Amino acid sequence: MAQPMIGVIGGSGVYQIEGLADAEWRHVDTPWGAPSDAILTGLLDGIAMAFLPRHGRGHVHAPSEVPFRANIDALKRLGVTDVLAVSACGSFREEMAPGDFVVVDQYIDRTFARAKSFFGTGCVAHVAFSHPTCARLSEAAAQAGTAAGVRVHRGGTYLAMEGPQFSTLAESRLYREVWGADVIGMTGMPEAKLAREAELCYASVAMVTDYDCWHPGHDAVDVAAVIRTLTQNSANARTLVARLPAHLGDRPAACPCGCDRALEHAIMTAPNKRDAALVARLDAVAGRVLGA
Ligand SMILES: CSC[C@H]1O[C@H](OP(=O)(O)O)[C@H](O)[C@@H]1O
Ligand SMILES: Nc1ncnc2[nH]cnc12
Repeated sequence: MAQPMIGVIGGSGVYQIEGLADAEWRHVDTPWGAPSDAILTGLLDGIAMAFLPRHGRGHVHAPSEVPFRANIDALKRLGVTDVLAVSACGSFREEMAPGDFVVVDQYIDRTFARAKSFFGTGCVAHVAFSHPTCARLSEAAAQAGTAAGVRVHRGGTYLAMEGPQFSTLAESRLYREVWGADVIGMTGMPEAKLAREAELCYASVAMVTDYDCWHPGHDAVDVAAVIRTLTQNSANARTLVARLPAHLGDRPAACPCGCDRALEHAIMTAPNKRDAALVARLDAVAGRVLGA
């Protein structure tokens, strides 16, 4: 049995969490630059927590400019084992209504202007990604959401768009009717990919704020509509986080899904061909397998 350390990445509307003992905002430097903000660390019911607001306090980073690699590296560097990502999203399903939470289990990645890997020339790696989220952490998040009084949908496909503009009607219909996506947002990727590369368990709670623009009975999404739902969603997300430690339970140290061993057979570059500078940058993310 092992104690986890939980990293919470707060999305739009979630810029802090309450109730941490020994709370401290810590600045963490990474070889990938500065994270979105300082990271709030402390203990919640005896469980170590680290909270990072994805857009920074005051919402300063646009989705395309979020320093995703630095964020994941910084959490790993602090000792985080499990990342709970909290995000606002639009819904493509009538039954996934504003105010509901969707525990995402699949993605369609339509982003194109972001660095998506820690690896590259000089150290090439290909992690498995057919099941992009951690089933163990997702289940705990779903239980904590239900305990917080929220309607929780277990499973859903998140379409990650580049943004920052919202979708056209044609795009919204394509994603919903042809591609079968359930929710849409601008930040789920490459965050989930990078968490897998860093051997972190990752679960995503997408909080529905709107019906994007496909729904004939609702106005097309705009920021005002998002904000109307965001305040309640954000309070519910903070309650979910407060309930999370109670739902982690006694757990085996090794992740049953293998998230914590994702790099075991992933690195292709021969040891004598590896780029020393890149290997050094990978100290936190891949030090376990690179011996960096
Ligand atoms: C304010 S609406 C668009 C904005 O909100 C979502 O952010 P996050 O995923 O960090 O909660 C969405 O992805 C966009 O970045
Ligand atoms: N409809 C939508 N599209 C993209 N990101 C969102 N975040 C919240 N609602 C959204």
